[in-house]
Amino acid sequence: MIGAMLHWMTAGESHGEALTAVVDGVPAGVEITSEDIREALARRRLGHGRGARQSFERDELRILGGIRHGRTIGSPVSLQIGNSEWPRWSTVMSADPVEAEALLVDAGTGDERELARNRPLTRPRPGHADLPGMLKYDLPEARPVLERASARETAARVALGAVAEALLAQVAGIRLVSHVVRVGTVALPEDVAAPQPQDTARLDADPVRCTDPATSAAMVSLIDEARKAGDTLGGVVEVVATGVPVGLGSHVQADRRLDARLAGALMSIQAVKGVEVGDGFAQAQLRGSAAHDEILSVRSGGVSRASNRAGGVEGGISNGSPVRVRAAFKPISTVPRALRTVDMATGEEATGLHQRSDTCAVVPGAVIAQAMTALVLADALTDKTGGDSVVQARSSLVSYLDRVAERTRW
Ligand SMILES: Cc1cc2nc3c(=O)[nH]c(=O)nc-3n(C[C@H](O)[C@H](O)[C@H](O)COP(=O)(O)O)c2cc1C
Ligand SMILES: C=C(O[C@@H]1CC(C(=O)O)=C[C@@H](OP(=O)(O)O)[C@H]1O)C(=O)O
Repeated sequence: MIGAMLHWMTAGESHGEALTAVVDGVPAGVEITSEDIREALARRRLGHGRGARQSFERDELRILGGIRHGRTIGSPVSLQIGNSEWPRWSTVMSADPVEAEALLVDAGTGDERELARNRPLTRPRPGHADLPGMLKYDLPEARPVLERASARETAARVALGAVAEALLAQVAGIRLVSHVVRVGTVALPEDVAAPQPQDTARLDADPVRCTDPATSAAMVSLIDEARKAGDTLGGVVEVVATGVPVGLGSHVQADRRLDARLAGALMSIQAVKGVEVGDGFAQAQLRGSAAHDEILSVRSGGVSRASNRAGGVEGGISNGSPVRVRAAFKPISTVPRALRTVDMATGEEATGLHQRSDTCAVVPGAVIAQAMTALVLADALTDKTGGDSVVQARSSLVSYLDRVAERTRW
């Protein structure tokens, strides 16, 4: 994974017994409870446009290591997110071999869907990992591919993101917020101010995590229309991090550039196909005289800028302005009005497999993008401060910022 100080990884399948997540390198003394992580997991489940699965499946969090009495202890933080639906999938997803006949029974429910989940999935969906995954891993059907490609894995990332957010807040006072700026053709008007971290509860309460009520209503209608038409939608999310000190990341090496690390992390989210730092794409149309953030004053460590088009990063280094990034999600690839494909069992023309799906996953996408941004910033922060404990990391940051202030006292 891109990063230097924090190493993290997830494992587990979409319909497996549990996801697991481990992050190593978290300093001791970060205050975090299972309630904080549960809150983040619940936030990822919000949003208009999700399929039925969100309504019945539950994330069952357990903290297995690295936290004691509500504080990290410096050892790897190990989290497990059990899937409440596991009993219904324990045969299909059994780790040990099962009799072929076991896959042909419907677990006694008489439910046609029970049988459907056991059938080999041989009609790969255009846009999903099905076909390249089957060919790469030499698999006769898509189940083993889609189980891991599925964005259920992002529950594990969001849980890790909660740990990263606690670290950021407690070492440096950095806070994050995420919101939806586009669903399909409906975009948040450019003159609407970006939300602040203290707006999180209000955004949680909005069905599409949008800061403007009129735009939110139009987004909801568009999602409903798409669902009725048997179609799906994508969109764009934005994450803003405030309180980021100048000096995270570096210009000196490609893989240390903060913008590159943010872009890689956001692009790693399922269905993200575009990333923007600050005004990224819009800046390409401007002249230099209109594109940059003029420096109005630098005094005692405080920098005043005329704007923040750069999104808080210059030369791969945070510049003290809020970090602002966007990610573009393509429309969900399991389109109910299924697309043309080939049945990999016969070579015949077919339509893509479809059992159920989300219509639009941009709302959880915003929460996931926030978690990824937090992980990158926490990595860059601990890289800058070092320190095995929050107290050490904080005092290293304070002494560095004192020096910055000293250098800029005129
Ligand atoms: C929160 C979330 C939910 C998603 N739900 C679905 C879904 O229900 N059906 C689907 O086909 N893809 C869904 N996706 C997208 C796929 O996971 C993704 O397109 C697939 O793994 C292929 O990867 P790629 O799009 O990054 O190339 C979802 C993505 C996210 C972030
Ligand atoms: C389970 C989650 O998202 C899933 C992500 C996903 C995909 O293909 O990415 C497909 C859907 O699952 P299924 O195809 O089994 O209905 C989503 O529900 C989740 O986010 O918790």
